[in-house]
Amino acid sequence: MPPRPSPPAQLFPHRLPRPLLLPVTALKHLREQVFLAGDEGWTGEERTDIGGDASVSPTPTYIGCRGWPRHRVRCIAGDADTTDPSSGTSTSLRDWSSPSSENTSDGETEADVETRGLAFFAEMATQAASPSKEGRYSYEEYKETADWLLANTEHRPMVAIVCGSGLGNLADLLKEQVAFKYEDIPNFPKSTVPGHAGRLVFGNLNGKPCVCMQGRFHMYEGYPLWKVTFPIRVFHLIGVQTVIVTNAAGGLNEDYRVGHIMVIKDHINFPGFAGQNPLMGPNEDRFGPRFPPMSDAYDRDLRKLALSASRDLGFAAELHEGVYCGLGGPSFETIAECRFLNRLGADAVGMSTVHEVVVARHCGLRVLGISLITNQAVMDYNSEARANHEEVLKAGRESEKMMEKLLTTLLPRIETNNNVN
Ligand SMILES: O=P(O)(O)O[C@@H]1C[C@H](O)[C@@H](CO)O1
Ligand SMILES: Nc1nc2[nH]cnc2c(=O)[nH]1
Repeated sequence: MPPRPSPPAQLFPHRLPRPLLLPVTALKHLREQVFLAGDEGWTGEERTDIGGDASVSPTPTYIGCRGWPRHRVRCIAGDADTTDPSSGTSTSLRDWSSPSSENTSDGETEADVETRGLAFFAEMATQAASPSKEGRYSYEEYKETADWLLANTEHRPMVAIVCGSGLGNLADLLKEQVAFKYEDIPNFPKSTVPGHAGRLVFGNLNGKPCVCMQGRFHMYEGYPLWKVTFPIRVFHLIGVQTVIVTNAAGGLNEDYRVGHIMVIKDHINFPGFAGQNPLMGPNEDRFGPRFPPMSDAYDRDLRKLALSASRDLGFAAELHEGVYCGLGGPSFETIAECRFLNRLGADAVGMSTVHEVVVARHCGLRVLGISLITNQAVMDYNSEARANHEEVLKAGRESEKMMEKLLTTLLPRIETNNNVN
């Protein structure tokens, strides 16, 4: 029998900081019986017979238990990973794996089983207490991703471009491409929205080293804001200095038409009004201050550059500078909401960007925001128009060339010093 790790005493907290949650699906490969019970009883679905190929729910279901881990853990075994889709963290059960037998008749004593089970819970408790379980990534996790990227490409981008809905092809502009699927990058969330391919593409755009997010993360996908904004801090750690956030947005301003471009002058962070700010929680001083100002969120010089590049390209008639209002989505706005936002001073409305910008400014990145107006917000009760994602993607495709020209012209004009080692 392989030696089993014994649980260091200090790993046992007096009480677990929060309920332990294990996805049932993650346990489906377990070969032996697991009995779990907590002081305060079960939370979530009650299951006491998870094991073998027992019928476990194919959809993620959580079991959990609260309180001091005096659980009856008969055996925890197998070769499965527990992956919490909401946090993206992963706990390997392999370390605690038992021999392949179906029961404890291989010589493993009750005490061995108890020890192994407790060690497992101690590990889970430690994980539960770690920063990434407190609703945020730890600094080390951002760093791990940044170091992984720097080790896997020789590109050292100065500019990061976040591609909005239907604008993912902007990444194709990059020369000498090195691309990574999000699922292959440590700690990276996954894209779930059509029109967001889920690739990080490194390369040079008109001579400027860039990295493109071909697909971003949105609040409405169910991601917490610290996850939505994860890539921004990673960009900062790999030496990026300027972030260009692009998005598809509904035009609220009556002068705006589909295919128009709005250089973002300012934003209204609507979820922020309701306490949904990506900087909520303990401040990570290594990224920035507790109370960052946002009155200079969109860099004045970059805005001027974007406006002059657009004019040079002959886009003056399709060009605006305005206020973007970020909402949670995924439902599009009612007529009353559009009228309300318009009166508030918003020129365009979308479901992204503001969180990325808050985090980018917190860590000192310069920001340029560009909205493509993909639909006109419905403001009239007699209108038959209905906003929909297909029309958003179509408008993106139709204006692709214009956006490409703008970025290609703009990029070489951006002054940057890449001071990463
Ligand atoms: O990622 P962006 O903000 O460009 O995408 C917008 C908002 C929703 O994700 C989608 C609605 O069609 O487009
Ligand atoms: N919230 C919102 N997001 C969009 N993204 C593209 N168009 C729209 C819109 O009309 N409203």
